[in-house]
Amino acid sequence: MIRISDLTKRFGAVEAVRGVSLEVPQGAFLVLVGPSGCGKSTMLRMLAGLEAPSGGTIEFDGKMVSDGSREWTVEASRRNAGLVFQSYALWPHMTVAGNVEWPLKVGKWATAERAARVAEVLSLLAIDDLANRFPNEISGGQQQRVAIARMIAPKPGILLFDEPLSNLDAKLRVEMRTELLKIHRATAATSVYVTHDQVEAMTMASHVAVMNHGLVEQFGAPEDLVAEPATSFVATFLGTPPNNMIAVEPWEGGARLAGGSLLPGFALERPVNFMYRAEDLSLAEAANGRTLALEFAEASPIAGRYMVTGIVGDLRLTAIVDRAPHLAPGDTLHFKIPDKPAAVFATSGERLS
Ligand SMILES: Nc1ncnc2c1ncn2[C@@H]1O[C@H](COP(=O)(O)OP(=O)(O)OP(=O)(O)O)[C@@H](O)[C@H]1O
Repeated sequence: MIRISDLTKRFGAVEAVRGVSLEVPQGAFLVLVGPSGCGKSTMLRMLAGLEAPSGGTIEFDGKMVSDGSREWTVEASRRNAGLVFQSYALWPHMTVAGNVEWPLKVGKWATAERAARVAEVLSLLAIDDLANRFPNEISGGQQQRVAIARMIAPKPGILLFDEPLSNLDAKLRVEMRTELLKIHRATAATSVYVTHDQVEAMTMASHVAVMNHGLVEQFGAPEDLVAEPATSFVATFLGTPPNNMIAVEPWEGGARLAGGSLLPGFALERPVNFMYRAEDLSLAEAANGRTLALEFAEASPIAGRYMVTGIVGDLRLTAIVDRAPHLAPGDTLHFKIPDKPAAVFATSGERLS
């Protein structure tokens, strides 16, 4: 179990993490996801014991491991947590087996137990046949497996991953996602995984925390965040394709896109953001009372359907449709706008309905 309470981290005037509280049960796979600079690596470094918090606390299995009020933290090697970075940081002068054995030597495991554990994790990561090679004799993907084997060898209760797949090619990333989940299950550890890739977050997480500007905007199961985004940031950050968000304002008794074309059929009291899912927008042959005219930008096939994107002003809208329109970039495209948006957000980002 990991409990994070009101955690903050300041670097001089920069508030990298601003009062984050989260709790995940034993065995959870927590993903911290958000854009560059949102504070996710700082969160992970505090969990790893590499940074002391400026305020708030971290507990692992009911035991306090960091307390910001005292600027106190249990050091990295003594908090039952293993960490894997984006760069593999293997010891170049040690073989694969030597690298994996190293933390067991440091932990003073008996020789026979060390050998058995090294064999066990090499087999779990399917790298048994690389045991006697040196890091510069294996591929990047294999090096990452060795780094993971080295992390799990001493059986930490908490596994921490900082963008571990970002140096791998696209195909290998997808394969390694599945592998990592298998390893997570096999170790029965609680994992925390940092990424800026929302697809990785959505496919791997049991629990996901979407971070923005040092805050958690929403925390929950991936399917709940997609079904019911709590803020306009979450609504546009998650999903493939992400949701459409249209800024609208009252205009002559109706509504229009902020500063632009009329949005048919709506009456408004104040400016808001309307969210439409891509699958809720459809193509219309011609303009009518419920359509919006856009400039056609692109269409790409996706799982037997088409993702069609149009532009109006600086707004890009995407619809998922059954047939590709026969249009060239710059041609006019009409999207049929549903009677009701899927959600409405205040201009400050909070959800209104
Ligand atoms: N040691 C430091 N000293 C000063 N500022 C820092 C330090 N570490 C992080 N920051 C600042 O804290 C904020 C959060 O950084 P952090 O690395 O946690 O973000 P991130 O979400 O992991 O970003 P990225 O995905 O780019 O790594 C940023 O504004 C960053 O510049």
